[in-house]
Amino acid sequence: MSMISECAPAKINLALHVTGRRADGYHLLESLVTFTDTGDQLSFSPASTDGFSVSGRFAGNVPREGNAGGDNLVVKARDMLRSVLAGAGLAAPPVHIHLEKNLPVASGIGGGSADAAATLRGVMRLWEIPAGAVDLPTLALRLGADVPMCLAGTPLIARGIGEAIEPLRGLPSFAMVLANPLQPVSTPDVFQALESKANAPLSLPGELIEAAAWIAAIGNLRNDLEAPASRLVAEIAVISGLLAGQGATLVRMSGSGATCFGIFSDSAQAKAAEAALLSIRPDWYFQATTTISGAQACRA
Ligand SMILES: C[C@@](CO)(OP(=O)(O)O)[C@H](O)COP(=O)(O)OP(=O)(O)OC[C@H]1O[C@@H](n2ccc(N)nc2=O)[C@H](O)[C@@H]1O
Ligand SMILES: Nc1ncnc2c1ncn2[C@@H]1O[C@H](COP(=O)(O)OP(=O)(O)O)[C@@H](O)[C@H]1O
Repeated sequence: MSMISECAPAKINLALHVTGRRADGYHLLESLVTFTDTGDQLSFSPASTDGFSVSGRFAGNVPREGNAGGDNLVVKARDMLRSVLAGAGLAAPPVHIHLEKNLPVASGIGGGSADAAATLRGVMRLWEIPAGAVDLPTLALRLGADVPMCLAGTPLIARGIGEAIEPLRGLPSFAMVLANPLQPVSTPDVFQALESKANAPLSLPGELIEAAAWIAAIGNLRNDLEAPASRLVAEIAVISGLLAGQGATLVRMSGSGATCFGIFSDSAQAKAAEAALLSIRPDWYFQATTTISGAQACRA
């Protein structure tokens, strides 16, 4: 088997309502999630020993411990899947994994979770494991609350701690700019700073067809983590203001931040906003992108 490629798109929490807390401290969420058509890129090649290499703009921010990759979620995903396969008597030979890290790290767009999900998909293909042989969503949840949704990779509503996934038909594609002040944010710190843990659930009108109606409905929803994250990172308010200043019809923070997204009327407007924002703050991250509609894979 020759080299296999998988892409790991950014996860966008178009809305994120925190509705309660479990006994173990994890928060109960209701989140409207979509994915971009670009992101990190991974490749998987047969090798004589396991290997892990990283390139790309954010390679330096990726955790690595020695050549094997240490506590990187890519390496954890490979090793966890291998041990499950060993229990079932299935072969999982050595693999070299290369990660092109294009997404900012610890930024609320689930790059690490997307890399873990792409690794599960990639090594399953490389090792030619039949789809039903492993319970991948359960394995994914052991890697992180966001990994099952990244494995699903389609527009969805996530509930529970993120693992109860309901695919969402009809969500349109949006032209978007992702904006990040390159201040990593710790997800546990943001949850801890959240004052009210029991907030109103997510609710969408039944009949939404036009993109404008979807944007209006999403505008009525919230990200409950935006206020606590903004108290921890002052630049979140600044970068939201910059997106709004470029004419975004909706601006919100994704996940636990600090990445904010702006929805624009079309890709040309998003590209123009990206260029304008980069000229204002060349040291920050601005990326024009498009979100998927339906179960569309991103470009590998
Ligand atoms: C907030 C969200 C929204 O999609 O996204 P990100 O900001 O990470 O992208 C996710 O819930 C993050 O999922 P993920 O980043 O996989 O979280 P995990 O590694 O499982 O958990 C990290 C820590 O976050 C807190 N945590 C996470 C998920 C959750 N539903 N409740 C929590 O309280 C816990 O303190 C946990 O120890
Ligand atoms: N492949 C990876 N890419 C990014 N972060 C990783 C990766 N593997 C492990 N991590 C760790 O996971 C944490 C969360 O990263 P990430 O998924 O980028 O952010 P978020 O959970 O805010 O969306 C980081 O603090 C980082 O140390």
